[in-house]
Amino acid sequence: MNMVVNETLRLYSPVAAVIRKIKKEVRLGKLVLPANLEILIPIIALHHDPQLWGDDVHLFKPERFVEGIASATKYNSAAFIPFSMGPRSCVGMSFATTETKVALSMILQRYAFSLSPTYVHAPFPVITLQPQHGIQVMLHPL
Ligand code: HEM
Repeated sequence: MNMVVNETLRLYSPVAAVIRKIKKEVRLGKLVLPANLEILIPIIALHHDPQLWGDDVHLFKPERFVEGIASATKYNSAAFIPFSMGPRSCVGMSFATTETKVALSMILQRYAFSLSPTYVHAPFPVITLQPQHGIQVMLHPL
């Protein structure tokens, strides 16, 4: 289930980007970033970068994470950051992932489910990424 949650967070990162302010001038590769500059870190672009994830980057493949996040990202800690990184990363990370797994487990104990034919795939950012037309599923009691 960890693999499914991680792959969902990779492809459909709820927070598309974070903004950070440069405290003091810093060199980043060929760039010199001056103090007070605000930069946008495009989480969702990192998660969709074929150079980081391979040519199948747009496919939902939970097995990428079979050996954990470090291995899936080839030890590039900035390649997978759905909860941002560093001292201001998400304090709710463990709560959110645990709650997701508890909810999914409760559903899977009682139902099998499949997507409704009426579902239209349209991820849409409204502060966080959301399914624009909802997610219609068909529940089949076990
Ligand atoms: C899948 C669910 C979630 C995702 C993807 C997520 C993602 C993030 C990200 C990317 C940030 C950094 C924002 C920034 O620096 O601009 C953040 C910060 C934060 N998140 Fe979450 N979050 C999630 C759920 C939660 C939950 C459930 C809580 C509380 C129970 C929470 C509380 C916070 C707080 C308080 C911060 C600010 C931390 C700080 O600035 O020091 N988050 N989250």
